[in-house]
Amino acid sequence: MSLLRSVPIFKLFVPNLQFAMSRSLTTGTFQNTLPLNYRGGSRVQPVDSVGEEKAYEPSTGRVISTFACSGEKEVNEAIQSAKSAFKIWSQKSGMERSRVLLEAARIIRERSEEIAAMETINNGKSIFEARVDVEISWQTLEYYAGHAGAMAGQHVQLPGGSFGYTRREPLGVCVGIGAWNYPFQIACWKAGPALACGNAMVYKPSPFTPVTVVLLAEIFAEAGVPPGLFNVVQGGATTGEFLCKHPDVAKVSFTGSVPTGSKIMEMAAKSIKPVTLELGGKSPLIIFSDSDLENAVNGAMMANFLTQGQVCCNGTRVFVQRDILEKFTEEVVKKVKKIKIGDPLLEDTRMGPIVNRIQLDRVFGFLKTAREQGAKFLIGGEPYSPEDPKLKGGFFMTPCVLGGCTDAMTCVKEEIFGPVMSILPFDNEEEVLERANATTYGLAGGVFTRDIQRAHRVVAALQAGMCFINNYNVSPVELPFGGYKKSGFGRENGWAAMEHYSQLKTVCVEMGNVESVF
Ligand SMILES: NC(=O)c1ccc[n+]([C@@H]2O[C@H](COP(=O)([O-])OP(=O)(O)OC[C@H]3O[C@@H](n4cnc5c(N)ncnc54)[C@H](O)[C@@H]3O)[C@@H](O)[C@H]2O)c1
Ligand SMILES: C[N+](C)(C)CCCC=O
Repeated sequence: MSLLRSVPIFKLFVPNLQFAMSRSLTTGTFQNTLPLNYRGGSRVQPVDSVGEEKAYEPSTGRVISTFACSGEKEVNEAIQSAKSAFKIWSQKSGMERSRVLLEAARIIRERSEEIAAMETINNGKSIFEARVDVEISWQTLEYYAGHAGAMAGQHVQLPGGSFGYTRREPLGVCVGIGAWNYPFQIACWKAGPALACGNAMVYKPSPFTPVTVVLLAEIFAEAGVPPGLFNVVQGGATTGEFLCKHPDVAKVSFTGSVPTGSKIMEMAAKSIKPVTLELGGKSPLIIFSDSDLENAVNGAMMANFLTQGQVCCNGTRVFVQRDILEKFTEEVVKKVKKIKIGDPLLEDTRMGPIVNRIQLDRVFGFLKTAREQGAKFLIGGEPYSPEDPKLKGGFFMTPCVLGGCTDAMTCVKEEIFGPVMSILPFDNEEEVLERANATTYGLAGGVFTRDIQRAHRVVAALQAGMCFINNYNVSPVELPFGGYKKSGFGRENGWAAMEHYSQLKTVCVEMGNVESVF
């Protein structure tokens, strides 16, 4: 199984017609001119605002959009629009909803090059990776189209011919709040199961990446959802708070950092709204000396450098059994040296810029501390200036591998959210498990070994919601994804997400007379 397991290789390398058209989107040229809010079935300017945000093209440092952050009135309009659409959508059969989701998946496939290019321009990830994200996105909608028709309750026989049954019902208007690292994919991970269950959604992307989720809203409309079923509001914390506090919102699904997750939970608690929290991580990747070394090295690369290391489930604490430490490190450094950094819209680029200046400085801050605390810089960790003059203002850095790390170092304890791998030696299974679990996070974890019993024993002992054996960072939509401990709760993907976007009603039916005790 690979990250690209269902992407035919020719699709990734051979330009098709659509791709040829989207090639006109070259780095340094895109300027957004359209409204970025979406409500009632069309793009709209917000009716009120709480300040302004700027969205950047990280590879050039150019502002590509200045937009108003939605105010309380606009948030309310979006929620009312969702409420009206909910009345229609929730009455449709699962099969009817399924057909619309399948059509949306088809349109995403058709527009995939345009969506991927926009994601690359606004987020900075390579076009190669953005295409995979779009692939996962339409697969998500196809997968939940399948589940829409399969939503069902139970029938239970009771004494005297009476019986009971359960109905799985939608929640109502669900709010989705997303992070900036997988803007389009995160929106699909939330909208897929939400809409399949019969809910409506108001979605707020990160203010850093406001552009592609509006394309998703347009696609849903074209596919045939009732106008207002999927709405987009833009902005940061204040707009997010209006959403979380609104009395007509039935659920909040949040992807982001632990501190924000904690605030969301607090706001939702006031009106007893259920929440799904997909939060950060500092995940362990354990490499035993009996591993297939090449696979283990490739696994560590996948665990650390996708999307410039800005991935929640990254295995950034790489524990390597001492007898292969030197060889493993040497091979990793060789691979990192070969990563092609540069214009993310070019076919052979594998690493683009960090999302913005603040995040780049934050990563450098962690690296400064790592140096002060005695970590050894085996490669990278420097600002990078590509030769192309149009990329001079971009937020580039070289991917970094830190050796000589200890568990107490800040770079080993805290989520950096940048291309930084910390390598830590270990001696035996018991010791490494204790160290791997010594974190407040619990999003993911991985193990490389040829010993099948050890592999299962290790993942059973890992305190993490998403575990990988002999691979890392593959994310088939069929498998539930989410965290333990401070990495959150609730699940995205798999059938599990359907349960988080629906509620169970029990109906008890009497077939005889009422036997009153009074
Ligand atoms: N577990 C996962 O699936 C997953 C996926 C991607 C990212 N993440 C995590 O997200 C973090 C990076 O993303 P980020 O910097 O966008 O996180 P963030 O917490 O700063 O912001 C996430 C979202 O929350 C909004 N927000 C901020 N304050 C809010 C408030 N008070 N009320 C309501 N909404 C508010 C932001 O505008 C944004 O849309 C990392 O910690 C990463 O690990 C987790
Ligand atoms: C698709 N990945 C690589 C598993 C990332 C999931 C979203 C986390 O940031």
